[in-house]
Amino acid sequence: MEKLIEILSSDIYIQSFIIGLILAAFLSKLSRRTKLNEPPLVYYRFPIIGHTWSFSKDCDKLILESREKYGETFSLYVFGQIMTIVGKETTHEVFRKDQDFSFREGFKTKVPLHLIVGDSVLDEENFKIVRDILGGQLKHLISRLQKNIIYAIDLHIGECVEPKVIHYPRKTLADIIAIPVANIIVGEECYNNEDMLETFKSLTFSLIKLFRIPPILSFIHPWLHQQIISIPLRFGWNPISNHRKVVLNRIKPVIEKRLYDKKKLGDDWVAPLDALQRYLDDPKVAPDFDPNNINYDYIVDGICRLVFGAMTTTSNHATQVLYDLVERKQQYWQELYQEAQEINKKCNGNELTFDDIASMVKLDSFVKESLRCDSDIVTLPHKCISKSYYTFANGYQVPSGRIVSLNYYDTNNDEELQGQNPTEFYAFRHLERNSPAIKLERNFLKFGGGKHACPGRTLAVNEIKMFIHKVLLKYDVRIDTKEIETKKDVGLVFENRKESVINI
Ligand code: HEM
Repeated sequence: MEKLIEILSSDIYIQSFIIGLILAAFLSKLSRRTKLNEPPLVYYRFPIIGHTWSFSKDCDKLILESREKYGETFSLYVFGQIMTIVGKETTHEVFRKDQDFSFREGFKTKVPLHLIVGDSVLDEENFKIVRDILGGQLKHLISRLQKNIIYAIDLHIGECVEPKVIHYPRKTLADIIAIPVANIIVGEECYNNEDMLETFKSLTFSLIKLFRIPPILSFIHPWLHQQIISIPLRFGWNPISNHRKVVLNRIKPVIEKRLYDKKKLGDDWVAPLDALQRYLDDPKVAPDFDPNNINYDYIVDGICRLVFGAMTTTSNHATQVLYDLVERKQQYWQELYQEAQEINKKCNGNELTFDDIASMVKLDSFVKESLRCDSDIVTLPHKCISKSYYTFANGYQVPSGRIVSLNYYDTNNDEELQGQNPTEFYAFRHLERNSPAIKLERNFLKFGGGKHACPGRTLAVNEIKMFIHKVLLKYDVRIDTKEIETKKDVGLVFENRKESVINI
């Protein structure tokens, strides 16, 4: 390797060749811009580098300034690629035109999940599974969810007769959320094993850290970066092979038992309600229900993909809602506590029903505002998959293959869309509009939009609401002031409420 570097740095011909190659790639990419009525390319000073530095270091400033100067649709040159940014007028056009823009394809350019967890058929399959079980059947799962949330709070926060500091709330929330999510994905029989729960907590991180490598080679061509980072994967290395093993070992005996019971009991057999069973119901995956003929790889990949989509999103947002609540305690805690207490009284100590959770309207609005305010400025890269180019309603055109990202800031800070003081956290703005957290609207983009909007949002919102409801009733929570100066995610102090109204 050292020898190679020595040759490269000493040989003037090789150096000139490499520089020539970079320039040729760069010029050829720019020359492709001229044929279409493209959105304005924001001015940049340094060729090749383009906006890469400011996009990575101070994205908010870059986007705000560009928006002001160039209007709601403009392009940036980042890591060797032109990327188009669209604002509030065009965001929903991108969501709606699913034949022309694909988030799945855009995401693949950042994280090539298809090389790690199976083929893309699973995208569609998982979408249906989540939509059917978690949208359509969630009512039947509320009791299980609730038991598991209570059990998880008890396990990971527990009785706090004396004040108890949770130093890493984000980690504790991942511990808590893993339990109900695993229950619904892999089922009652095997979710509560230590190694399975560990997989639910850490799989996303194992995947993401691989793709934190800065795409330096994209300056020559994004394709080159893709090829280089995927070499180990193509040779069979898999960053989540340990997680795949855990899932396989745990689900195999469960599948065998389910197939055996189904054969033995016939029509009397009641199919469990979870994602695992949905894979087994598919004749392509489990032909003739023969235990020796199951496509285990497919099921394991499907489960790993679901864990990736469901876990970190939900646990991080649950943490954010809790922080928002504790930070705005003076303003909102008492009012939300009263709502929780009224609903608790109505239940008479029994389990919450789906309707009880729906009646937590103030909490719902609080959760929605927390989700709205916790958005990246630019996100959801969609790849243009039109045949050769796409023409937006505003007349601008982008070529096929272009990444189009959405300027969430533009929607989130628009007074017409959000009401008064859009930059401020106002918990009841959605209640006043009678707009529940799972509702997709022009002014709320957290769950995406159109045909591919997040199918797991009902589960996520219900889980977060159930969790916060229990916390409100059981604990008093405050910021651990000792940690404010030292950490980004400060610790939280939990203490049993003096007049605690529930026993969990
Ligand atoms: C607060 C938590 C969550 C947030 C913020 C979130 C957000 C999103 C977003 C923005 C998308 C892309 C939508 C689009 O393309 O327009 C998405 C897709 C998806 N989400 Fe979620 N999600 C959450 C929780 C969940 C949960 C709990 C599950 C499953 C149990 C889930 C499963 C999925 C799936 C399968 C897709 C892919 C849809 C497709 O490609 O067609 N999500 N989510």
